[in-house]
Amino acid sequence: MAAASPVPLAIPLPGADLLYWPDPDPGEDEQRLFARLRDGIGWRQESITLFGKTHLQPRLICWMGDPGCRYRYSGTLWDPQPWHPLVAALRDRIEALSGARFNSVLLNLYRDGRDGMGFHADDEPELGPRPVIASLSLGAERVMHFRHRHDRGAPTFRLPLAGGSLLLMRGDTQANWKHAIPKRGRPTGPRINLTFRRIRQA
Ligand SMILES: O=C(O)CCC(=O)C(=O)O
Ligand SMILES: [Fe+2]
Repeated sequence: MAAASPVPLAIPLPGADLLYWPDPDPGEDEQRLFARLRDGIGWRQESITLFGKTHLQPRLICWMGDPGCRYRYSGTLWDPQPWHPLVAALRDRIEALSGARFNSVLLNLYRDGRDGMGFHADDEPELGPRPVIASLSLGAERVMHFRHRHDRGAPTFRLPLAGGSLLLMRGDTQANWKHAIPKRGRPTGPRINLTFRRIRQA
């Protein structure tokens, strides 16, 4: 994989460990890949309860992975969808590129700029300490914001995630930083993001 850019960029964010491949070559044309995932995945819009009020999440998602890789969300344990062959092929390529192993993936579809994801860290106990998360972005570019969890004075760090790019988050990234995909006002096309993870199974 990645004949186009075998060497990732190290993103200089103190207390984080971020590697970024602008163009890791997902094995097929990005627009075609985007369309196949948009049309071939069983997307669902879930609700979330915040401060006692239930809202629809501002994005569509699909949880996919090995049998038994359950995912806790909003108090519910979700069983994974079986691997879509296209997603399994992407996983294999990203494993080869990153040297990490993944048994599950959260797919997010941001339909336009009104969809987003609030600040959070991917630090669920089932991911274990210092998790490795590989995040592949397709379609419209969106900006990931990083906010320090302990140092309130640290400025927000903004990392544009180009269509076709891969971001690897490792080490203490989740322990020290929260990340978000803010909504945005200007016209924005759809984007699909796949975050590959390794769940520690009971
Ligand atoms: O869409 C993105 O780039 C981020 C997704 C994310 O943070 C997550 O799924 O945990
Ligand atoms: Fe995340």
